[in-house]
Amino acid sequence: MSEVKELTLQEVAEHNTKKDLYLIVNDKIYDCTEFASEHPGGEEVLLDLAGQDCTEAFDDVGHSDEARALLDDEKFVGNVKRLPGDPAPKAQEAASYSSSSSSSASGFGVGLYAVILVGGAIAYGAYNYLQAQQAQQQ
Ligand code: HEM
Repeated sequence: MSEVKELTLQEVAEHNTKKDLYLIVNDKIYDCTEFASEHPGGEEVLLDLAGQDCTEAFDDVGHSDEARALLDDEKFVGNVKRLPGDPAPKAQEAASYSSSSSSSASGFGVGLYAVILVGGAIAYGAYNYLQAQQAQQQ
């Protein structure tokens, strides 16, 4: 059995032209050079993402099972070899997105408390100041 090839993101990124077009879907690398001109969604979109991870774009379009079936042995080049510091696979990135947005939501909560506290302090100060002014006038 022949071993499955492994390419780093940097190596895949070199295949980013019309004549040499690799795409990554679900951490698998596909040679779409021949297919690009036949793509029902147009050659341009594939060229835009050439050499990159297009898992998200591929899923967003809602490709049919037939489209998924086209990602077969004929196009398959190998698996992505992720090095330390490389971005996470797109599918997992979506998950970390939600956790980072929830942490920014709690950051907003702390900010809100600060606004209420500072606002309250200013209002209290202004109230005291006006009281003092009124006392002076009497
Ligand atoms: C990577 C391999 C890809 C394959 C094998 C592929 C295959 C196909 C196939 C077979 C269709 C016809 C409709 C269907 O069966 O779902 C299609 C449509 C389409 N594809 Fe892809 N696609 C790929 C990547 C992409 C990417 C990265 C995009 C980026 C946005 C994209 C955008 C579209 C669009 C917009 C359509 C709809 C065209 C229309 O209905 O007028 N495709 N694709």
